[in-house]
Amino acid sequence: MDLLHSSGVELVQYLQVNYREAQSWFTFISFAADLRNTFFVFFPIWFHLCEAVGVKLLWVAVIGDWLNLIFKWFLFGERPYWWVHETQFYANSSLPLVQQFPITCETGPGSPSGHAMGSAGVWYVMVTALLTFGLQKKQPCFQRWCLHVLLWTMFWVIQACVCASRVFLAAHFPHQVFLGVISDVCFELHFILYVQKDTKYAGMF
Ligand SMILES: O=P(O)(O)OC[C@H]1O[C@@H](O)[C@H](O)[C@@H](O)[C@@H]1O
Repeated sequence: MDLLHSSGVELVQYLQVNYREAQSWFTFISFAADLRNTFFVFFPIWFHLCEAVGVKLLWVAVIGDWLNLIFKWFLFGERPYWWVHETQFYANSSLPLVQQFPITCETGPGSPSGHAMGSAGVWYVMVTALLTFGLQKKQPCFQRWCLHVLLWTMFWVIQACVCASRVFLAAHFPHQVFLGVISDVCFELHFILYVQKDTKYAGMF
């Protein structure tokens, strides 16, 4: 685990040294990816545009945050900024210099990342909703393909920015943000394949 953590710290340092000028961008991304913005911004907008999507967003945010908490209780997970100061791994060498930012120090465990998990879930719902609205039956195949490529590229670019932001801020190790995105995509697929189709939950989502 120490090796995984130390290689994660190297990536944190690489980002902090080489992308220092992007600090405000990374801070903004972490601020924007906080689930509070789903409740205060995305939910009201989508509820106004399409009630069903608004309600789905709310469910995904609430269940996603709850799942993240449960995962964190089981997996726990260090956070890079604290780990470099507490580990014995660097006992015989100098401590790597990891910069702290105003939003670096989160109080909970680190694995998996709540920001990565939350933004994956929320953007998954919004992208699939935009696809449903954007795709009409008589549209040429090429246009449909372009819309798919455009929206899914946007989805993965946003996820990459959120992951890079959490690592840059030294709030997470790379494997924690990766786990956050992957676990939420699995949850979404399970939700779509099983929960949503189950008649027991008809009318809830
Ligand atoms: O695990 P991370 O990325 O530091 O995020 C933790 C926080 O992420 C936020 O999005 C949630 O609303 C919080 O409940 C949670 O504590």
